[in-house]
Amino acid sequence: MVPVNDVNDGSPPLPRVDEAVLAPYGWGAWQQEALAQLGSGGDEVGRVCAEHQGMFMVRLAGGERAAALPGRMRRAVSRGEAEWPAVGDWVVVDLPPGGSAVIRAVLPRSTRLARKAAGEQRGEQVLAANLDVAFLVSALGRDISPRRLERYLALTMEGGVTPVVLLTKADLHVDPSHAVAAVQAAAPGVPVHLLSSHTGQGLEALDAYFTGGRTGVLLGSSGVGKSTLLNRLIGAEMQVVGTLRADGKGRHTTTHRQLFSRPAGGVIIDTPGMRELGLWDAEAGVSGAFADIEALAERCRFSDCRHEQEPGCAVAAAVAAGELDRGRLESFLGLQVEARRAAARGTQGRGERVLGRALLARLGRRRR
Ligand SMILES: Nc1nc2c(ncn2[C@@H]2O[C@H](COP(=O)(O)OP(=O)(O)OP(=O)(O)O)[C@@H](O)[C@H]2O)c(=O)[nH]1
Ligand SMILES: [Zn+2]
Repeated sequence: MVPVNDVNDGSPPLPRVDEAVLAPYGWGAWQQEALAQLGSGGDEVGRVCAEHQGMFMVRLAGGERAAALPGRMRRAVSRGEAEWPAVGDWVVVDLPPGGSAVIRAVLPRSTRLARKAAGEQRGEQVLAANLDVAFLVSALGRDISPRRLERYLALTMEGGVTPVVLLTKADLHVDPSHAVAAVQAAAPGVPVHLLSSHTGQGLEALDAYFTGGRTGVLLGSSGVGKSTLLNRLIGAEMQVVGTLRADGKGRHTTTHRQLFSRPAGGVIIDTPGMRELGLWDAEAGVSGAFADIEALAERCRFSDCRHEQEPGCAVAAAVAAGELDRGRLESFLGLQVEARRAAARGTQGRGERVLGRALLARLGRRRR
């Protein structure tokens, strides 16, 4: 246990942090500083491993414990002054003797993955927080979709998370070179790994992404093999693996996000296959995912060129010369419009995020 502040400067004592328990869950110097900056009181710090119907499973010194979000926090969330906890968040909990645990505060996030809320809901939905690496998982074969990959990339880069592409089921494919080339064209400069969770091919290379207690998240459509891979990565049968039906759709599918500590080091979050992955306030992410087109655009005659019919458009020239795929350009323009529309609708909780970013800027250099 780390002792509470020894200097009595009037600020509330820091909550307990059991480093022996939390370090394997990713706790480090950065988080310690973020906690000190938050200056919130409370009993103990833990990491959110899952959410079930509004209750949060939090890893604490004594094990995983269900914690509720009190009305005060819910109201702060609706006013945009606090974040709704997400899997991967570091939270301060109150543990009243004999009572149930409640979440008192959410630590500022180092990174986040957010999408436009699906279905009827409005605004954004944070899928997971405090991630170092996002594994964008596709199965070799029909699942490979450059356009979907570009969307995942924009979302990942917007949240400050490093993307890595994983192509699964390599045991079923004799020559994956076309798939790899298509992926590299859609995700220039992003590492690509060929894997088989059945034969173990390529799995060892992934250990490097988890050094220093780093957190990775698995993202991809249903049935690409995320749960099977997760079980390989944590060396246990923690997620039920889907049985493919004749129509190619998964049957027992992952239904919730969950965080696991790996015995070999690092932390991994599994997410259910997502049907809707709308962009929310992700203009910077779109620019990052299409850095090649952004670089071309700097040579367009007009600085506000939309790359449609304008004279002197360097982007259109690259398409005409066969140097840039028209599908990729259309994807870029479409995602840009989508992100701008979402941004124009305004974001909830922006104040909190800006605050988080200011703190991040201060802590920036200490981040591993
Ligand atoms: N041949 C082969 N099959 C695999 C591999 N990985 C997974 N599968 C199979 O693919 C099917 C789907 O795997 P899952 O791990 O459930 O896929 P998922 O991405 O977790 O799917 P959701 O839980 O629906 O999100 C299962 O039948 C697995 O056995 C692999 O490396 N090779
Ligand atoms: Zn142009």
